[in-house]
Amino acid sequence: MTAAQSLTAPTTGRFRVLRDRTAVDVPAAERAVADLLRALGRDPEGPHLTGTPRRVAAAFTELLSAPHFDLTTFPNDEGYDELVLATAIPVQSLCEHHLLPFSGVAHIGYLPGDRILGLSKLVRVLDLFARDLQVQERLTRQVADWLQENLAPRGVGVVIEAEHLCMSLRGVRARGARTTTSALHGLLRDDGRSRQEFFALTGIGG
Ligand SMILES: Nc1nc2c(ncn2[C@@H]2O[C@H](COP(=O)(O)OP(=O)(O)OP(=O)(O)O)[C@@H](O)[C@H]2O)c(=O)[nH]1
Ligand SMILES: [Zn+2]
Repeated sequence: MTAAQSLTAPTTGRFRVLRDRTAVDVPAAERAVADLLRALGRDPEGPHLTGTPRRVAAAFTELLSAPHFDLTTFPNDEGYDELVLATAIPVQSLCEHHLLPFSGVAHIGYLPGDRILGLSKLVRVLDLFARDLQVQERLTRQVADWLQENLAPRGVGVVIEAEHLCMSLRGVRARGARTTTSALHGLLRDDGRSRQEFFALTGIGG
């Protein structure tokens, strides 16, 4: 069986990924946004702001709601044992300190063991944890830990490079400054050659 066939045919190893997340109380969020506008000296009932509490509550609900998905894995019939790496995956999340976005790219790779993963699932796993109030370090680690636990590969590496609006639009106003974080497991952490290859291919070193 070719790799392409093995990616389209078997559906074994499919399970539904659910995220335990406290439901957003939308009416309470709308009231809170109206209160915030009032506290900021604005009139939420005025002609320009009447829809704003509803829109802001809806926007935060969307940004914080993790999508459910089916995690599809396939037997590694080919015995593929080199790095699988998806680079420059767009990522956006919300900083838990200021509730402002941070965004950039993620590079996610793994060294397959007995199973391989549908490539889009790397993006879905990232999204699962990014739709939360986050710090970049935790987001990076959660994606790496999740892949290690659910796919049991021989190694996992996650790098995120992001710009934080709380650091570029306000405060120190370091516009364009990017923060890089990484989390590694297994051979990508412990084997020098694999680690070096991973960082070289992500373009951040090696
Ligand atoms: N480690 C880490 N820090 C973050 C992240 N996002 C924002 N921060 C930082 O969180 C810190 C919060 O610091 P505080 O001093 O409590 O907040 P602040 O007075 O608004 O800080 P300034 O941004 O320096 O004005 C700031 O230094 C932010 O740059 C992140 O993902 N990881
Ligand atoms: Zn922040």
